[in-house]
Amino acid sequence: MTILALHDLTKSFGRQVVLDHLDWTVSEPAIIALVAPNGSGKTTLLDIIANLGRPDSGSVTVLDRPNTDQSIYTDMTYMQSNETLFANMTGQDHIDLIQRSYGVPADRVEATVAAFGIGQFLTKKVKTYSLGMKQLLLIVLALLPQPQLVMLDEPINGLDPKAVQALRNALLALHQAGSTVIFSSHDLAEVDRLTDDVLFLTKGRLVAASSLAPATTYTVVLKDAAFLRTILPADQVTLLTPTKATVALPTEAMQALRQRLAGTDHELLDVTTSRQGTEALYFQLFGQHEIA
Ligand SMILES: Nc1ncnc2c1ncn2[C@@H]1O[C@H](COP(=O)(O)OP(=O)(O)OP(=O)(O)O)[C@@H](O)[C@H]1O
Repeated sequence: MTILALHDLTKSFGRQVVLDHLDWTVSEPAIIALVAPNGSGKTTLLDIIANLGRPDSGSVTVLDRPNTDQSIYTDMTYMQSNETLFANMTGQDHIDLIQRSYGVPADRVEATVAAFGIGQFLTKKVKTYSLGMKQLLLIVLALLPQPQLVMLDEPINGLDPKAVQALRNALLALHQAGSTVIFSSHDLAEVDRLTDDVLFLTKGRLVAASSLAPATTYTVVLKDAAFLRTILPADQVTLLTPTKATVALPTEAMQALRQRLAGTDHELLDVTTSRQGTEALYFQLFGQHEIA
């Protein structure tokens, strides 16, 4: 089954091109983070996938159906901004609505409400909620139906560390049960905790973080770490201590380096790998202070 297929999507607002012949396919359940600077089009893209916004051209398939087919909402939920909540209704009213519409079992409602610790304010009207309380309610509403595809627009915004942990656990559990999660976020440390599957929206197209990081960062230990600077380009070597450095190299080049130094005074005594973090890739792609 194709979970999501985006084909040749374009969208402009006036002269601003937000989506530019964008193609993407998701065919395996995954937790996917959508990352880009403010105003790049993340919400526009999620809205279009959910058929709440129209592309200028192109098509979207959700769970093997065109997204114009209303039946996709049985299997897909979308957490938008808190403006979608009803100010004069209580949290419980919102939950009842979702429970009835999706036939959510009572024990799942109870467990989800408990996991996110929102029980104590459900009897209050939403207009009295703080930003974090609204976020928690929105998250619970999106996750309750246990959809095959859930899209969350900036779910981490305004959450305290305990709530972030509850969200992380809930998303991992959903994924383990076979669902796909797509969420946008500016919290790149949290993104790295949740998933390796990061998509950058840049110049109207999606680029996988994995395609940007052909080099792996290795931490190496040797007698004289500065020696590495004499045999490798300077920008590939960062000295950490006199005997420790990080080296960014493709895997084969690292193997060749190890062989070359084996048995010499500069033998690599220890080598550990670490993948390049999303923040480093973000700055590589978008530079500093750039607004798309
Ligand atoms: N209805 C609209 N009319 C005109 N311009 C719009 C409209 N909706 C979005 N835009 C513009 O499209 C661009 C993308 O907006 P969008 O909200 O999708 O970005 P985003 O990546 O979600 O941003 P953020 O991270 O700040 O939430 C912005 O420049 C925004 O001003």
